[in-house]
Amino acid sequence: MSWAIETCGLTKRFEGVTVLDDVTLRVRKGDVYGFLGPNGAGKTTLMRSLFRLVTPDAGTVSLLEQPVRKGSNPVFARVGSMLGSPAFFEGLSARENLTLHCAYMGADAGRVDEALALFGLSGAEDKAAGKLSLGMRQRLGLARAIVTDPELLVLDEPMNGLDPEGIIEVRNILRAVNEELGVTIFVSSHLLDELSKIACTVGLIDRGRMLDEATVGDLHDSDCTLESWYLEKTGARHGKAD
Ligand SMILES: Nc1ncnc2c1ncn2[C@@H]1O[C@H](COP(=O)(O)OP(=O)(O)OP(=O)(O)O)[C@@H](O)[C@H]1O
Repeated sequence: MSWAIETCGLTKRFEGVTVLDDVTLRVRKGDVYGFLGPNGAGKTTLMRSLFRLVTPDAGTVSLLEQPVRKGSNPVFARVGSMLGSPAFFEGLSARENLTLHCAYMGADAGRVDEALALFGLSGAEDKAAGKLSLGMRQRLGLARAIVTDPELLVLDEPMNGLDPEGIIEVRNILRAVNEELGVTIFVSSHLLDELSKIACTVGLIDRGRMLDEATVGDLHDSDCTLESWYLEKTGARHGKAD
């Protein structure tokens, strides 16, 4: 089995508090993996650890079968990400932001207009990033994540700030890049219904520990909704711990 993401024993403490506790997680190449967990469970910390934006206290990370280490990691050029509210060069236009990103990533800028159009930003290409609405910024962040033609997408709550039409559009785009281009997607969200529409595998983290994994197909076959699975697993954990 080849893994797009593999963490082994990933552990992170902030100010003496363990936020990731020995997390071993594997995302199969080609999968759409939905990453779930209550507020403060450690989802963002794990996603940031993949790129060493957070330095783990213990454990290892591999992306696309390349170990991620301190220092330069050429594999990052093969991965697109949106972690939290995207930051831009606010005075530069949407198009300029993406063009600059391609240059920084060493990627061809030939797909900038296509990526903007895909995320419904045609007509706003020349607008300064700082003048875009929240939802448009989110769309621009997603366009930036895919403009370099990545093999893996890591998206932390990508639906935040999108209107219902935007959510449907982004769902369809994520499905298409997975199904048609074979891009692996690792995505966190609190929108369980939405995740159940795009994810093949789901994993649940709580208080820094992986609780369980399942396939959406298996849940469906056993007449279990993602919501009932989530509530059962997190409820059991809280019942035991509290
Ligand atoms: N830089 C930091 N310094 C101290 N504590 C931090 C830092 N970053 C995160 N934490 C703490 O780590 C824990 C996990 O936070 P994280 O953002 O990873 O959770 P999350 O699962 O993404 O939550 P949410 O669903 O609310 O976004 C929280 O208790 C948070 O307060």
